[in-house]
Amino acid sequence: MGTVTVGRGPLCIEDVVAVATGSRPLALDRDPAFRARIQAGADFLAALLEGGTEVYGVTTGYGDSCTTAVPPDLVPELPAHLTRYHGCGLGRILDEDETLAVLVARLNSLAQGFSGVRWELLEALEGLVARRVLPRIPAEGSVGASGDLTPLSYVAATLIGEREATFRGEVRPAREALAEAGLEPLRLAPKEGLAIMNGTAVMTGLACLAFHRAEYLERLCCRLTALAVAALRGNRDHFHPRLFALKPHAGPRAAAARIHGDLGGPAEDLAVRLQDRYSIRCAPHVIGVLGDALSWVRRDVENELNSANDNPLLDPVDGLLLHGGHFYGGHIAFAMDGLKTAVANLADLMDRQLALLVDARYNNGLPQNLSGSRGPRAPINHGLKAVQIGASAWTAEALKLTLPASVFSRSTECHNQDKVSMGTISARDCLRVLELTEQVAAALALAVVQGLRLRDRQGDPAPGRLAPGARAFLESFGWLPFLEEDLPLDTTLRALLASIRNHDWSLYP
Ligand SMILES: N[C@@H](Cc1ccc(O)cc1)C(=O)O
Repeated sequence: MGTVTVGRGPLCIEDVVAVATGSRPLALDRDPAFRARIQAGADFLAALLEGGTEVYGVTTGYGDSCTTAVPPDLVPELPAHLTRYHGCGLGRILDEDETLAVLVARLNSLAQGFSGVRWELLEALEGLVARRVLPRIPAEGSVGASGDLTPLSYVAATLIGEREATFRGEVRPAREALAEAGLEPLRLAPKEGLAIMNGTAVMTGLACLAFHRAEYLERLCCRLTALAVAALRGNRDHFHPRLFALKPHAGPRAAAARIHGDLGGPAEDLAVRLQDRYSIRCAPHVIGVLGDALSWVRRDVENELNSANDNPLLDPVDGLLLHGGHFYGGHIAFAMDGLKTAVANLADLMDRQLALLVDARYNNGLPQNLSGSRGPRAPINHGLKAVQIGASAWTAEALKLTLPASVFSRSTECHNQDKVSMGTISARDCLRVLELTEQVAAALALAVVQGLRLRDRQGDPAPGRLAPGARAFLESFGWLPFLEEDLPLDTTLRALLASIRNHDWSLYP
């Protein structure tokens, strides 16, 4: 688990996440052969220009303006113009993890060696990551095909010492931040503005972070479901391995096995109903869709991550200059649209489980709203009533965001970009859906813990039957207040959310 090395082979999602979250450093491969391969690309481009070859975005204007020739004396000025007229991003500024993920994704794409950039440019990007000079990248303004031109223009701007960067927690003029970090501003070589900006790094970096969160949530949802089953005195047999052997989807099988294992002990004497409601009985089928989606989402995100995705590309070995559309982020768009839908279904599932738990008509003997108050004070206490309302609101918001972004292609830029991916919007939606779903999970955690404590108080055997992993998980919530007298729960929910975001529990082998 040492340094993440760029240039030695393909990166995986976990490499990007580790650098983004600061758990592993990043470095370029210092093998001279790698450096020579990068330099060969830059030399090949220089030779083409010397020979008078027309190269899009180097000797021509950008996009639809590719028919405008740029006279040789203005060619050196062109890249800075690209970075400047794209300085029109709006919306929130990407956070530190997101910015680092974007930088890693861009660096890894350029390190494929087909973008015609100099070694110095790779080193400059490496320097931003290593010294944490973080471009302030606005989240909005990319159509996701021409890559992420506008947000990535903020990376280019920092590299040339323009606009603002965050350094040591402060927003600073980029030039000052570079100087303090001991880095030099770059003067971009003819194709380098395009190489930095004309690619899919924003959506891909965000997709890596989204994948990592979704993967954890899939496991957490299994464990919370197991505890919900125990608290509801549900039927463990719904998760029987023999039942799941009859349907070959791997995701539901894995989810059912985890839930079944967590519940331990024999079922028959605990189950109140022959068949539980669907949010319990079909939980593996809902969670398993996400589980199965993760494998193809990983494939597509990692393929994008390890691709040369700008335009034009060049192959110095075979002497080819290739004009194309590899900045088109269709795979990320579809992956993130799919992932956000599968994740939002978990929000819905957990919200429904919570609805069963707080309702004395469906919770098989627990008090209304899971309130622990008894006797004369019971009429004024409302337990988890408002938390459940909140979970319904978070769920509705998550479900609303599942409208696919990828189907909203607009013809833009004088009809040069007349079909685009909107993948960056999909990835941003997916992160927001994850946040909302994590909030629902926090609410459900509160409810299952309260429910199981109430069962304990009733002298019920269900909590005692939990297998060791599930029991240890339950015990980790010892700090949660037992809800007897009403109290604000926002701080508690935020703390639970932080634990979910930190992946505090190691869930299943
Ligand atoms: N992505 C476009 C390039 C482009 C660059 C900047 C723009 O403003 C517009 C388009 C292409 O390669 O064809």
